[in-house]
Amino acid sequence: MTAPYSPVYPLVAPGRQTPRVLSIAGSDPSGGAGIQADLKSIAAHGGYGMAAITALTAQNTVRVSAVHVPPVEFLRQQLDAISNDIEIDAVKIGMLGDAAVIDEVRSWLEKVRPAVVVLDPVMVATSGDRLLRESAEKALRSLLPLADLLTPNLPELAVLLGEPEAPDWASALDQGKRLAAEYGNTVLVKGGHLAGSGCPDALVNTSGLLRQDVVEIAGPRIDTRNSHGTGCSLSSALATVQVMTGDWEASLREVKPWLLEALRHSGTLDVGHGSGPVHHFHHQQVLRPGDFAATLWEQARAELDAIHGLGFIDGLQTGSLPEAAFSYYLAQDAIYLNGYSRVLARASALAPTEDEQLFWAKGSRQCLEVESELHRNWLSTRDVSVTTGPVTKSYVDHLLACSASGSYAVVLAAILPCYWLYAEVGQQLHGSYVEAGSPADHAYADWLKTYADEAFAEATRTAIKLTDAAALAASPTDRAAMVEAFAQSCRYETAFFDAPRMFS
Ligand SMILES: Nc1ncnc2c1ncn2[C@@H]1O[C@H](COP(=O)(O)OP(=O)(O)OP(=O)(O)O)[C@@H](O)[C@H]1O
Ligand SMILES: Cc1ncc(CO)c(N)n1
Repeated sequence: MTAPYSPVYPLVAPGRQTPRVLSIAGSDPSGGAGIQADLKSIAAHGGYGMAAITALTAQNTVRVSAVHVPPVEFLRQQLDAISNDIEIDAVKIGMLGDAAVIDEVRSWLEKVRPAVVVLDPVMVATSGDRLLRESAEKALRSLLPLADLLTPNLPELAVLLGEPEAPDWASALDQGKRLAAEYGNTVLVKGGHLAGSGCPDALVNTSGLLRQDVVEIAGPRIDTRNSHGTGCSLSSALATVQVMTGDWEASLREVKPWLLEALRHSGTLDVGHGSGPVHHFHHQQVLRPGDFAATLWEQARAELDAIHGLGFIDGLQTGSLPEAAFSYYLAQDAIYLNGYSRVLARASALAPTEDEQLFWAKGSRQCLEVESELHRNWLSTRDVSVTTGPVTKSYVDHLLACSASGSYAVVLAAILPCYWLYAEVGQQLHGSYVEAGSPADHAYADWLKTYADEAFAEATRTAIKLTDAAALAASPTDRAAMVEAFAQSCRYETAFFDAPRMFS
């Protein structure tokens, strides 16, 4: 038998552009779960969110302290007010509270018959407090056939089947299959309540609606205690995206990565002392001036530690560095500066303003001046090879590749470590030389003195500022490429300082 299965990932979304999605759920005044989470989740996926409130809770990230269920007549009035006026593309059902509320929702669903119904059979909050009376569990089962997708967590799945909670993923899938077969709908089995490094989810349908009975989507487990409202957020996101894709697997494949990032960024919200909310709008975070440079600095700092651990740096500082190693370093630096100068010229060519154009053009010229200074004053008296070393070659090739194929922003990110790390290392080396009383008999005294160059420190500050500004104007894809180009150049900076080790 051929399954009534339509292809995943249609090139053009078949559904509405802005799905009108109704959440029938309880209120969480702390904003992480219930209708508050649903509305954020719906909006985060491009839907228009609506909410009919079944119950009010007094809760925060730690516990639920009170639940108030208003008269069901008032719920009916809310639901009718919406459906009498507005076409509803999808409904997500969350906390229902008691059997009277369930009956009211059932009658309304039977009357209105929304095209997409996702039922999250909420029973217990993350904090462990009950959100559905035990006596209403039977009534809840009567609602299940009216839903297209059920999203129970493992304890809820067990209660719906009247069985003990699944101890592992295989038994959870087995329970999911039995629930799907009993009620004729699709069940999302969620791995959130299991332990282990992975956190899988699986769509289960035994009547041929999916491409196979169990469609599992693997995923990592994010190390966070902020899981308040993940179930609410997931189910309302799925309801919204389903209107656009018409395919549960495609919907889950879109929503799961979003939820993972929402969990990953949850800490930045800093909400509450318990299990905090997820960051629904992590993907729309506004980048402020300085933010991107701060991210880059985190990477650069780790590399700086590696550089300070190198024998070459230690030798320069103490004066014990073999002369051959220092000569090799100088010769490679001269070769490098020639290539680097061309890349700075490329930055100048791409610069959006004349000031920036001039800044990089000056930098490009100065590289050539320093190169000839190296030859005149440092290399002319030394017997060193002029062959381009492998690290020098790779570093310059990386920069040239970025300048050949990258945007202005990416070229700046690739250029920056040479300013930033060199300035930091130089400042540190010069600082410890001065601290030691600027000994004139230090083998590398003359070289260490060149690091006290305020003009270079100022140019480094400008280069950082321009890179940060370019990141603000760049697309997310370009910003990711900037991080990659910067990280690679940082690694080459370390390798460059380490390359003379063969002479030690
Ligand atoms: N630590 C985690 N890392 C990655 N994904 C997670 C994590 N915790 C939960 N999830 C995901 O979150 C979604 C909800 O799963 P969970 O089993 O926690 O539901 P729930 O118990 O109904 O949620 P709630 O906390 O709202 O009650 C699933 O997609 C699950 O895979
Ligand atoms: C209102 C409400 N609905 C659902 C949950 C489950 O996360 C909660 N904590 N609060």
